[in-house]
Amino acid sequence: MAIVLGPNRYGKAEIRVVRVERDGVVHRIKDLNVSVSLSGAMDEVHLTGDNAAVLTTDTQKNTVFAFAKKYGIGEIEDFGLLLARHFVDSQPTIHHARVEIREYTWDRISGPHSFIRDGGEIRTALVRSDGSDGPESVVSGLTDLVLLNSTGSEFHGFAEDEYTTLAPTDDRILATAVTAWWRHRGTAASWGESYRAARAGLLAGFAETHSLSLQQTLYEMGRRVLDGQPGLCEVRMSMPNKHHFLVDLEPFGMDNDNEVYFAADRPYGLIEGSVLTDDAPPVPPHWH
Ligand SMILES: O=c1[nH]c(=O)c2[nH]c(=O)[nH]c2[nH]1
Repeated sequence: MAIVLGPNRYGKAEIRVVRVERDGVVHRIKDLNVSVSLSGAMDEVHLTGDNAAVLTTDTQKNTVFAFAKKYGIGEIEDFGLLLARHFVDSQPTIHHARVEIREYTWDRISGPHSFIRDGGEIRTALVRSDGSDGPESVVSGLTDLVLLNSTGSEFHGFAEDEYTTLAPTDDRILATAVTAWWRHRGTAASWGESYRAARAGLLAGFAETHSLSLQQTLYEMGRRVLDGQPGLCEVRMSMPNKHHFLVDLEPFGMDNDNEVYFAADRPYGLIEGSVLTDDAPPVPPHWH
């Protein structure tokens, strides 16, 4: 039996870069968290400690800051592509780059240079590149999109065994914090427009589905993101079931007709799934 090196990657995680764009006295803020991960001809560094093939994670971090200055930061998908292609195209030992970006949004308070950070969801992008001439993929998304339906949700007819205590319900609160990723077919798109359409699809799917389970709602949300966006081929979602339990008020001589709930934070159900078109191209195995 021989022992061999398996798949590996390395990079600088969570590079926090803030770029202020100045239009006279009026400022705009771009605030990102960028994680770079590279792989390629890295046998030597692992097996013998020879670092000749290693573009250091420090250099990767510096590149993110330099590119923010040199090219500005527009749509995060474009910024990710620029970085990923640069690492693979400029370094013969780097064969694959993965750049993941989270974007925090700042709203204007008043005046030209005062901002309040939007406490809501975070826009995300994940770019993979095997170089400008090789396979590439752009996946856009969001996380922490917190949603709640105060009715219109049932859950019954589930399998039961000797450990089942959950009561079936035909009216419950359905709440979740959506993490969603949608895969583009190409690497050129109106990223902002596509983001707004996908987000609207998620919201419509959640609000307009009379839910028999969070799984069913997840599928409806994914279906609506893909419907009408031919540039997309897959949506992946991860949705915690943020349970709201009716409080028993009988000891206090009060009924509780779906009015007072205990919002539990854990444990939570975690419902995850993917919705895709039947012609979605496969993801290269080394990108998983
Ligand atoms: O929508 C739901 N799906 C489940 O799989 C599940 N399991 C559970 O206990 N509650 C729920 N709700």
